[in-house]
Amino acid sequence: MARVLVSDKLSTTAVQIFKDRGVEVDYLPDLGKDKDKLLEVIGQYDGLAIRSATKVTEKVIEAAPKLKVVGRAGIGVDNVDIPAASRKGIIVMNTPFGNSITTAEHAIALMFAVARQIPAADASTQAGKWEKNRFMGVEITGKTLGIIGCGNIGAIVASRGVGLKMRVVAFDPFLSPERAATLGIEKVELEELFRRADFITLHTPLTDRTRNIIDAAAIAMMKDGVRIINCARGGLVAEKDLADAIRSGKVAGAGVDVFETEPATDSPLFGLDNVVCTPHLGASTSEAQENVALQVAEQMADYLVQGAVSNALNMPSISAEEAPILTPYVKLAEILGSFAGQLTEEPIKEVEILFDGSPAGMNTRALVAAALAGLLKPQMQSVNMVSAPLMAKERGIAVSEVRRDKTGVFDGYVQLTVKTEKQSRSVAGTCFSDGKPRFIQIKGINMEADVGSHMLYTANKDIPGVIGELGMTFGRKGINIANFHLGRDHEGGNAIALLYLDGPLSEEFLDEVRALKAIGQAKLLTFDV
Ligand SMILES: NC(=O)c1ccc[n+]([C@@H]2O[C@H](COP(=O)([O-])OP(=O)(O)OC[C@H]3O[C@@H](n4cnc5c(N)ncnc54)[C@H](O)[C@@H]3O)[C@@H](O)[C@H]2O)c1
Ligand SMILES: O=C(O)[C@H](O)COP(=O)(O)O
Repeated sequence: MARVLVSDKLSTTAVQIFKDRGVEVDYLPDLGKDKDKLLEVIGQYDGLAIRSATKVTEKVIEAAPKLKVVGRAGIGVDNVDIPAASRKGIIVMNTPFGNSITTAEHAIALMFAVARQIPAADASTQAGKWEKNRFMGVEITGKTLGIIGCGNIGAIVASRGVGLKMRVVAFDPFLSPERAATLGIEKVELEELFRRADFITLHTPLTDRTRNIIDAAAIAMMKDGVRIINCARGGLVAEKDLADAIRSGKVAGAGVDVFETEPATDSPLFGLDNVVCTPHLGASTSEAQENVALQVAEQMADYLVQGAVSNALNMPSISAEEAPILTPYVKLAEILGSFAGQLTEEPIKEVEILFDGSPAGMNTRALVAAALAGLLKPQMQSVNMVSAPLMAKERGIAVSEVRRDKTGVFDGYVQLTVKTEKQSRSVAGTCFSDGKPRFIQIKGINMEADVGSHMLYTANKDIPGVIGELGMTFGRKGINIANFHLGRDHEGGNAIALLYLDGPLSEEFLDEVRALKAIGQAKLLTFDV
């Protein structure tokens, strides 16, 4: 039974879902904050469900040999070392929509709080001061709202802004003009946004390109009296520069939910007039927490129990409905990769995967990942569909895929071509209606062969006596050949044989086979079937 650790505070709905789906679960919501304890226990788990408090570092991943999936109940995955997870074949998934509305609403709430100084006015009023003249606010109607990052959350903020009669401009390199038009907003360059906006709100992930996107130089371009809201990630705004600008009056106020260091027990922004701070509460509504807990538990259980993948950041999605249709072709792709990988002894430069007929309409990214996993496995035992594309990239292997309509007699087939400095080798296969993979072509030679756990591949000249010689050699040693498949390119040309065996062969016996006059190459292949 798969075992999952929940190491951050999640709705207990998640715990129930794991149990209902037959996954053992340990709910230890404070464990994520205790790095040493996490390192101590993580080795026991197949899955780890987290929010933002647990840091899934390379060290944690190294300490987790059984770990297959990290599920982030939320959006940002900057607390997970995704390359390290990918290298170990661990899927990292998030819940990209469950808390978007809630977070957009928090940004709007902070915008109002800053525009009308609500927290300070509340504190003053409750202190019995009645400072009616101190808290002069600004209207937001008719003001320009500048949105940096117009993805899921940014777009919701945009529509709320439009509803509040604001003029909305957005900077996002990936925002299409059509989408901007649909949202009723204007797509602008960053500097223009800085120049025009009365309120600026950030909704990008934290990346090398977005880090400190608002710093002293950016603030200098802004309108005097601008107000800035950050509900995305600490690190997007240089806190010290913002604090200086608030002190100088250049920036009239800021709403800050996220900090460079969290938990933020100290910040240059603390104690300044008209800075409204919240402790990373963007996603903290009961609705959003139910959504993300339910979603993450379902996604993780789907993967651990059924092999279905959704919302993974390092692996193509495979839906629960798609999994049974795709699975035979995933197996086929892996076997073709494995065939080529076992026969290739020099560095691979290029891999081309051709999908003909039915597999061309499937999730070919998953099939490519499976083929690469099979191909790399002879060199790297731990490689899987998650890590294989990254491993291939790191090894400089160029991967391409071609999809085409059915061309031959098979309903569909997959052909893998592997190129090295010296040669190009291709192998093709299909899946019959029984779901079992079959080889249908090797090195351009047609043949039809079942796939067995142990197979002997031989390349020879198409001359009389080869079958006899091979058969006699096996017979003399009392080794049974379960099935014998042959193919040749033309009469008297190149021929190949695939022998389906009941078990492995000794190196000594293989040397005997290789010594046969008719045999050019003999290699024992093993397949995970
Ligand atoms: N405060 C919270 O509790 C809270 C809650 C949820 C999400 N978040 C954070 O909000 C952020 C946005 O979430 P989302 O769901 O909208 O993500 P998203 O992926 O849907 O949108 C992000 C957008 O940023 C854009 N972008 C990327 N690089 C950019 C750049 N250099 N300049 C401008 N735009 C750029 C992308 O094109 C994309 O449209 C994430 O960082 C997430 O972690 C915070
Ligand atoms: O990226 C997110 O989803 C938010 O930052 C929420 O983080 P949290 O789950 O720790 O509240």
